[in-house]
Amino acid sequence: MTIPTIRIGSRGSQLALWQANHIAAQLRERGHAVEIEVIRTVGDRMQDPGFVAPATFPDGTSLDAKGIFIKEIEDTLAVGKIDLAVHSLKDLPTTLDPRFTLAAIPVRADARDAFVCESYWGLHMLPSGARIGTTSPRRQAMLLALRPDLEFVEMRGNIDTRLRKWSEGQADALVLASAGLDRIGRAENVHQRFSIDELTPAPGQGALALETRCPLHPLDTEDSSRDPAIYAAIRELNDSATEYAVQAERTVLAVLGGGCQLPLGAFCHAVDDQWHLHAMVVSPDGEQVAHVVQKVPFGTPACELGSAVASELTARGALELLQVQPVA
Ligand SMILES: NCc1[nH]cc(CCC(=O)O)c1CC(=O)O
Repeated sequence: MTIPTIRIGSRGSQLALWQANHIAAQLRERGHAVEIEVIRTVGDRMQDPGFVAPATFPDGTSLDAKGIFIKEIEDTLAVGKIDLAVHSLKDLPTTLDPRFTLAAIPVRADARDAFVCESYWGLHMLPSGARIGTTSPRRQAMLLALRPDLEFVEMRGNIDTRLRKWSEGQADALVLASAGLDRIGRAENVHQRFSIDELTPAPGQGALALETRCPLHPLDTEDSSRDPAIYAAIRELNDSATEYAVQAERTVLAVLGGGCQLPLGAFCHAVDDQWHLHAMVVSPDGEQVAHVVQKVPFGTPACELGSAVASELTARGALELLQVQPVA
């Protein structure tokens, strides 16, 4: 079946464009015509010098309610200027606006976090008090659990911006997602990839989410087959094992009630004929750790596995660990 040109919306960062082009190439291989439209989000504008983020979007939606990299892209999708949004799954909130759907979760790249450092080839080699460039509460808490002497420096911006700040000496080392570094061709900067139980990745890390309009709420156009046809074309890029894994991981996050500011890691993968879901919550000072690994046979629903792991974490005091004590 030939369908109209699929218009992909993407942020303008090097990583986002790599991801959009990667999906465009796979759709073109399947015979579809594809265009990429660059959309600027408030998350991108926050990186401009002097930009002060507003408390809400112009339509009143709070910045926390929607991912800061998501809102303008979904607005463009809703009005039909684009047909597909390519996101890093870990940047997507766990609840999706019912007008949209995740039509496909393609096969996942390396989910692990990576250690970027020139002078020392592993975290354990760093001198006492070394400065790590990361603003992620999850990475900070898990790193402190491994090395309580570490210090952190604010490090925001795209991966390329962070690598530049690090090479200028603003931090001794960086911790970033392997998938991002591999995709933008900076794997040579990676000296160590953390094991899953050392630095458990963020739910969905390394996976892409292909978001389309929900076929139940198609655009009101003359051609009523357009949206269902596009949905079907995108759905072909789905990888069912990745889809299962990220659903289990995101269920843990949803049940514990968190977004990307939660010091929670979750990673699910298939081993022989079982799913293994690893999850870890660490107190912000790194002193207390709740760690769960649950194994279930294939066929167990992903949300059942995710809920069971969330209950187990709760039983081990995860919710108490998450109560951030204000520092005087
Ligand atoms: N939070 C920003 C972000 N969103 C997705 C990635 C990398 C790609 C991925 O994890 O899928 C990154 C950078 C990072 O965490 O180092």
